[in-house]
Amino acid sequence: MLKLAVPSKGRLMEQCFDWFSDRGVTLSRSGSDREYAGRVEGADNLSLVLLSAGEIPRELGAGRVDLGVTGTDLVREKLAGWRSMVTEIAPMGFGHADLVLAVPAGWTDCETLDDFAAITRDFHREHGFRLRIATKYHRLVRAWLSQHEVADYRLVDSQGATEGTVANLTAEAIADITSSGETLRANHLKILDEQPILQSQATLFASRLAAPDQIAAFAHRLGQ
Ligand SMILES: Nc1ncnc2c1ncn2[C@@H]1O[C@H](COP(=O)(O)OP(=O)(O)OP(=O)(O)O)[C@@H](O)[C@H]1O
Ligand SMILES: O=P(O)(O)OC[C@H]1O[C@H](OP(=O)(O)OP(=O)(O)O)[C@H](O)[C@@H]1O
Repeated sequence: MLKLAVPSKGRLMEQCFDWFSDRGVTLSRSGSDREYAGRVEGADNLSLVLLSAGEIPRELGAGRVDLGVTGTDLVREKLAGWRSMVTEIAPMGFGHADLVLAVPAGWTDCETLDDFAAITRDFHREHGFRLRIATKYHRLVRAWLSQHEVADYRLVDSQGATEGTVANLTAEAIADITSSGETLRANHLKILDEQPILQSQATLFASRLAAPDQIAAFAHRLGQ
């Protein structure tokens, strides 16, 4: 029996159900809207669990689920050494979002990462503390900034409504997921003129602890 975890709510869950349905596997929530149990039709030996998208990487890493759908951003952020813990079976073509660094739109002298690096150094000198970047993507942001030799900053944890932290004076910049850009614009923030830190989409992953022959047979069944 293979255990599949999918996001428990919202657009990601709906689009995930549609993706499997297009491949002949019908997934649905069983019971009431509030019950996180699932039903599978069209695939033998497959059971369904509904989990928070953010917790699916950990469950895959521990081998408590064999297959899981979540964003590539969450797998890369939450699983150090993710390549040794999961394999990507299929990018699913939805849940596209970019992880970006954004600064106040009024910072006219800050267009590139080099400008940002200079501003962080000036900020530290002038204020006696490091410029704060609010994010929940600690690992990815640290790695990217270090790769670009930006060191004079401090991360502050923000698990939601991250774009509001600048107006609330708890951070000077943010790093978060964006798709339409509306949340950034509404909060008077702009993206630096750089490639995104990461381009993410919903992806079907398999745990490396799952039985490889069963995973291969299921991937084949889905046409992957
Ligand atoms: N505006 C967006 N457009 C497209 N994808 C998004 C958007 N916001 C978040 N995502 C993606 O959706 C996935 C789940 O995001 P998030 O961690 O915010 O989950 P959530 O909906 O808050 O669920 P939970 O709190 O149950 O974990 C992530 O992979 C993320 O990249
Ligand atoms: O570029 P946009 O289309 O405006 O989308 C970006 C927003 O979507 C996500 O938030 P979500 O609604 O998941 O809430 P969150 O604040 O809890 O992360 C993300 O964290 C951004 O805030």
